[in-house]
Amino acid sequence: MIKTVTLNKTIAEKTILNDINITVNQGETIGILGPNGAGKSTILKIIGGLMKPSFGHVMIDNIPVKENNLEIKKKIGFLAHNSYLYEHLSPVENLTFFGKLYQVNQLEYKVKELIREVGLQFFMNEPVRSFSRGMIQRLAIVRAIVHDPSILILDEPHTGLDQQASRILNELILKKKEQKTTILMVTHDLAQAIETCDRFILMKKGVIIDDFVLENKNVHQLKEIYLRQVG
Ligand SMILES: Nc1ncnc2c1ncn2[C@@H]1O[C@H](COP(=O)(O)OP(=O)(O)OP(=O)(O)O)[C@@H](O)[C@H]1O
Repeated sequence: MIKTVTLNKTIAEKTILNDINITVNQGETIGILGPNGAGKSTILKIIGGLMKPSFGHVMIDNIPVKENNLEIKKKIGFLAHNSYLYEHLSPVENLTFFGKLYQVNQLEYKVKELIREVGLQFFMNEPVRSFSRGMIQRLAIVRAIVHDPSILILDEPHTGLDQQASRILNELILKKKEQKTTILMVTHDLAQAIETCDRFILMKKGVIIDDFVLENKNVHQLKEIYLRQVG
């Protein structure tokens, strides 16, 4: 379970987050929506331990999130704007590097299976620097899950992806959802959000303005709720 308790973030006297209280149960898939600058990425970074709050705290499975806590890091897979991949290394080398950091069992087998799952088997020994944006994103997502995290944090994962790469990404997210992975996804793409998420958090100017469940996959309903409140 993830719990944010009165999270506040101020940068250069500007309020970025204002009293964010969210409780996320294991296995929930949540889309965090809102206009540019609402504070969506900042929430993800604080939950993922990449940024400190100015006030308040985050608990994951009753453990406080602090920087460099390996126990917490093992629970989280983070797909950020930056791929965190080494361009001069191949998919196999990149995944092996991250897998070793997290002490993953049967790593050699796992790495090949993940690469196959995202359709990069013919490029597994090619340096990442020669890859297209879609190929990098496919590899970045498996980099984020190589250690089987129980929480997956995705910051605008569909941005710049072609249809095929988006489909592969959604299939992977849905597979993780079936395995009861908790998923938090920031996105501007409501059609992609409805494909995978059941619960939605709307943000505006650093505040949560709505938090609701939509299980019917009706993108028109989601758009209507979004436009009514966020505009
Ligand atoms: N390191 C920083 N220094 C200064 N301001 C920052 C920093 N990080 C974020 N901000 C500001 O905080 C606000 C919220 O940023 P954040 O990236 O969380 O928004 P967002 O909702 O994810 O937006 P977007 O949809 O554009 O990615 C923005 O006004 C941004 O300019």
